[in-house]
Amino acid sequence: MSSHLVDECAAPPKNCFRLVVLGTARVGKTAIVSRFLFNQYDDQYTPTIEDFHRKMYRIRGEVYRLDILDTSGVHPFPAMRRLSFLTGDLFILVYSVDNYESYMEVMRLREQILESKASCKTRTAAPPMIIAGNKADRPESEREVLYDEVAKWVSTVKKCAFLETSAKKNGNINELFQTLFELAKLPPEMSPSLHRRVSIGDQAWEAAKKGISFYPRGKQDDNPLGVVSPHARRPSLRSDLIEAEAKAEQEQRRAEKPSIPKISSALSPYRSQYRSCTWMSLLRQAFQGLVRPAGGQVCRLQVQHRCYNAPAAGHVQVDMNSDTGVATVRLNRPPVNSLNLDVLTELSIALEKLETDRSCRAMVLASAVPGIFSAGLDIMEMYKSTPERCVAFWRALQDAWLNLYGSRLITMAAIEGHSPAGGCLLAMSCDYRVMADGKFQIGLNETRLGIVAPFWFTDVMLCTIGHRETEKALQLGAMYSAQQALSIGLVDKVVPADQVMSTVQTELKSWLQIPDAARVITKTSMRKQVLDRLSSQKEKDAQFFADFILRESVQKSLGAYIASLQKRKS
Ligand SMILES: CCCCCCCCCCCCC/C=C/C(=O)SCCNC(=O)CCNC(=O)[C@H](O)C(C)(C)COP(=O)(O)OP(=O)(O)OC[C@H]1O[C@@H](n2cnc3c(N)ncnc32)[C@H](O)[C@@H]1OP(=O)(O)O
Repeated sequence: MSSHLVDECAAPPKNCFRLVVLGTARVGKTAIVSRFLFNQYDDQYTPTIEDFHRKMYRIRGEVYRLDILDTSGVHPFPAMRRLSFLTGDLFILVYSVDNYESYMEVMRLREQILESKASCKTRTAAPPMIIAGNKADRPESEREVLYDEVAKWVSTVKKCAFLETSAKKNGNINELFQTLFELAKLPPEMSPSLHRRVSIGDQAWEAAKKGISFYPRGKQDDNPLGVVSPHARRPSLRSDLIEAEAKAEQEQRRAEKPSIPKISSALSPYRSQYRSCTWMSLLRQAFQGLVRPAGGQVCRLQVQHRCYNAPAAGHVQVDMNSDTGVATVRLNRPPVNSLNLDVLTELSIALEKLETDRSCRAMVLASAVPGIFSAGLDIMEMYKSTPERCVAFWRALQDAWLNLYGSRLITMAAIEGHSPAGGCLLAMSCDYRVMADGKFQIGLNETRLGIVAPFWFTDVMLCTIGHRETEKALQLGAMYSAQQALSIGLVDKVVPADQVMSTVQTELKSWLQIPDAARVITKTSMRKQVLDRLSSQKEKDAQFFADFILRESVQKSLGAYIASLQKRKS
């Protein structure tokens, strides 16, 4: 039976919750989830990238839905991680009693969740959380984290509980969930021991779905049921938004006071603040903490993004060919694909998703806008902005670049149009570049705008065309034709515009013949130093950018440059 039938008895928004399980690798997050859902334990360790599960309940005549996000213990996917903080209603933070560092990570995670929730001004400032000290079955001699130390810390923090657990021995797993559900004021029957686990097709569940009594008269309501949806898939951004709206409306009606505005009306006043503002961009900005709901009131946003066939096509289109393992990622922000916070966040998430898709081996970065690859960073993000927005924007750029430059995939840029500054950075960060011959230009032109290419832009250019050419290119802010770019090694091939894509596909064939592992190790070792240089100072770099770009003299130069762009047009 398919999962959509499970959803036939859809839970009302007020009864839908998302539980996010976080912690470092190998602490037993997946084992806890597996115990909870299936009462199973698997001794084999398989690293999780991100798993999504759904459990439906019928409790006292009402339907409830619990979505569970089992996250990755390693964090090469910062955008996905931030989304998990934002979308979670309740959290389990797992450490292992034999690993002190994993406990430290739990403390950091709690701070990051609170920071993320606070920046979004969501309804729950401190969401319910439980700390699980897992692997409590380990011998005392191996213990690195003392129970009393954690208990003392947890007693000082709000809306947080603590238990030691053993997923292996099924120790305290039921209690873990029961305590969390109590803390979150959810029905206690949602915990494993307080409902009957049934499967899809079970007569009791089918009867419950139809709202008829399977049991002798009056008995059904006394028998809570829980069923795991076998093919649950992460909801799209759009369905999350619709659900969040419905939930907010429902709560407003229930509370019988106008405390929770409809999300659309809460955010409407902010639409005028941004050019080409879509719901997606409003959500992104809310996600980054830059949109405040109306009238000081609060509303909850749940943001989710599915990059494949997402119904709400955004500024980044992903087309995955599962026969070849090649994904085509197209920037789609007319008129010139300038990279704003919105586009960069979407690009990051798309890249992270492809990175985790084991069937994907290569990615072609291209444009859906004719005549343009990308006009680089959106100058309007840097002009007359605020320090907070600048920092958020820069972080999004850093994440997108780290994902692209550090990608395990074969990455090829199909440059079918102009590619200045940030556009050139994206192209240079790929493994191979094919550019259309003709009038199009490519290069890092920052000095012409009165700004300076950041050190990591410079590093990538150095790695691409060498020291001497980079020195000249950067000082002059040089823009090159395709032929000039070819002559200095900035692009690898120049072909007529209508042959760029086919040339990329032909080139890919030879790259795809190389065994992935050997190629990835080679690529990683060659790019590691450059990646590490930024990774080790991301926050400092973001702050430096904000301070620099908001200087009066820099703002003046940017203003003049914007005017010159407009003048050139007229
Ligand atoms: C002590 C110091 C230590 C160092 C400190 C370092 C700290 C860090 C410093 C900051 C570093 C920042 C790095 C910046 C990177 C960038 O990417 S900056 C952006 C650079 N980009 C450009 O300069 C491109 C400008 N655009 C063009 O040249 C042309 O538009 C084009 C791409 C060649 C396309 O031409 P055409 O098709 O003719 O379109 P236009 O008519 O020119 O443009 C259409 C509209 O789009 C607007 N626009 C163009 N580019 C941008 C952009 N990048 N951002 C926002 N908007 C853009 C253009 O103005 C037109 O708008 P309208 O007039 O409203 O239609």
